[in-house]
Amino acid sequence: MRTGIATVCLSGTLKEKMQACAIAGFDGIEIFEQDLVTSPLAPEDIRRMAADLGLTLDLYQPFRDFDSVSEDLFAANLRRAEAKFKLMARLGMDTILVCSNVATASIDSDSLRVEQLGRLAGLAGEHGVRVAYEALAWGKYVSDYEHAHRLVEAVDHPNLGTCLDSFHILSRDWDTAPIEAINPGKIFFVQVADAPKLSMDVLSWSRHYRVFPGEGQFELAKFMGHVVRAGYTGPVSLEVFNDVFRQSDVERTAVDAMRSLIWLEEQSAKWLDGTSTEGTAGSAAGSRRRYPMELATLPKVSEPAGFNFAEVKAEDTVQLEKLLGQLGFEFNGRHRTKDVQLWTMGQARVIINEQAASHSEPAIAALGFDVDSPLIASARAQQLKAPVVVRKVQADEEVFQGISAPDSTEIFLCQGSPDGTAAWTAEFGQPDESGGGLQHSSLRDVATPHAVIDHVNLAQPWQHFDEAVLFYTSAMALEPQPFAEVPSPGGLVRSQVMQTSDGAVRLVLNLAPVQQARSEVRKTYQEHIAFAVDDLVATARSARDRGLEFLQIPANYYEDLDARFDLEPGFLATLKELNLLYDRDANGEFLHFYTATVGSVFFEMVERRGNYDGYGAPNAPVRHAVQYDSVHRF
Ligand SMILES: O=C(O)c1ccc(O)c(O)c1
Ligand SMILES: [Mg+2]
Repeated sequence: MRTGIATVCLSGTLKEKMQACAIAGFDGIEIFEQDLVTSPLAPEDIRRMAADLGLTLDLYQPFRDFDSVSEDLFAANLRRAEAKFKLMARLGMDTILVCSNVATASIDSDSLRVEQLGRLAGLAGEHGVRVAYEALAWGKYVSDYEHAHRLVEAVDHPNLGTCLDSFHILSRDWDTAPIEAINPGKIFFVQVADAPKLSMDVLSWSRHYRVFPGEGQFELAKFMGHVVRAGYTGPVSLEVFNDVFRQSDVERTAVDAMRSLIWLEEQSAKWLDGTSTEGTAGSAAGSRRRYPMELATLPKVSEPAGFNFAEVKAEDTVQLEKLLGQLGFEFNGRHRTKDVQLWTMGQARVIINEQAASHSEPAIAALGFDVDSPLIASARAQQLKAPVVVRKVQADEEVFQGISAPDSTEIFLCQGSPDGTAAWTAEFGQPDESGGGLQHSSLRDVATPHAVIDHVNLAQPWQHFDEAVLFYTSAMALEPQPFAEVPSPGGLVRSQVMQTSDGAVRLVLNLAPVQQARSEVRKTYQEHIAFAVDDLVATARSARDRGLEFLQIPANYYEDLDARFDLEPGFLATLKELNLLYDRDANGEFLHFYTATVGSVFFEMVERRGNYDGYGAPNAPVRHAVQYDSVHRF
């Protein structure tokens, strides 16, 4: 697949954009007119720079409001077009995008459009230019790709073809199957963009909310599958108008963009294999190879089987040790060679890492996922341009394959074991060794509850939120769930759950308002690790007896709870007494509580009853409000 990207996707000057595209590995770019008009570079310089960077200049765009106009306006439009054709000769470009008229269209006549597009194609032919006609979703008379293509067919000129843009097609819910019937020689260009499903006017949706493939909700693999089956072989080019990307770091956005195309390529191949009429997978892949566009695939990963561990970094570990001990975690000793401690409760493993002096206050630093093959998962992530994390290990220690997530959380790919144990824990010493944390052995008479890491909640800087969704989707095989918006005193927090189909791994990505850096985000919107236990009330009682500081839930909450659920009075009193939160839906019940925060981390204990699959979303605003209050009280 030939990869491309429109300069409008990125921040910076044209020069910076081109450089970032080359670094990210794109084959070519679309030059957006604004970027050229505002550039100090002469067209010849741009041409030379692109050649030197190894980028092809695939599309000049957009040329607006050409068709469906009166004759005198049409004459002016042709003159305007000819000026652009001459400019394109200087740039060494041969394809221009002409979008359907939205503003000056006054005559609704297909025969007039055929005549006017025909005359444009004739002029383009004289200049060696190809015109790719695109139906904008909000075009006045032409808003449907099949309509645009019928006009192209009727003109029947070698210099006129169609531009297919996934946004204009999928935002309007047009059927994509008819793409297959289009003569591939007449598809002059293909643009791809994803988007969240929003109910708003389509122009605003398109201009501000497009995202890279895999970051939204459009069925892009299917769209691309039809394009491939049509026999198209030209560039597949990202055209993403997005307010966040346009002000984010250009090189980073270009890499995010490239990741989305690599992923889309794989997903398209999968879609083609899955819809092949020829029985077995082997012959399905064979049938995909019948199409002229070659689609690269990636090392395969299946969803992770569970969390292997969570790691919290802290310079001063006293508070963390105290908190974990109070929750009922056992100290499992220090590492043989590193300055790290292991704390466990059942199969929930927490590492306290004291090595990272750069983190002055406790913060979530790393997560371990159990995968089938760490080697394959790591190869896949690296092909998806995930940065590798290297940690020093001694010869006899387990080597973890690590990658860095967009918010810089380190993700370690661990070899899962069927019984839920982890071989690396043998590298940790005895619980009673000197220097190891809290002396709480007297509390061991309380049987250690069965526990697992239930979910981890990470605060995301606003400029990396969509990138994070694509990262966990493409590299870690997590599924994005419909996002929620949680009111907090500091603003609306967008909450995106990414999880495996069985819920064994659940990540909650929270997009906090306003703050810039992750460290700032974390101050107000803290992050947490949640552990699931079998008996939350018993866990809470033991924790209280050990002196745990619970997040204090307001009395109003319990009145509201009673109004909504009509709870048994004794049960309601227990919830209130222990600062427990409660939720119930058709699938089951959810009990949970939160600890006070140390640094930017707090812990949550949960109990899932029945098949409850959520996170107590109705309780999230209460937590945010209480935490906000505790941060801003001083
Ligand atoms: O929003 C627009 O005007 C616009 C312009 C050119 C395109 O290719 C497009 O998809 C949208
Ligand atoms: Mg477009």
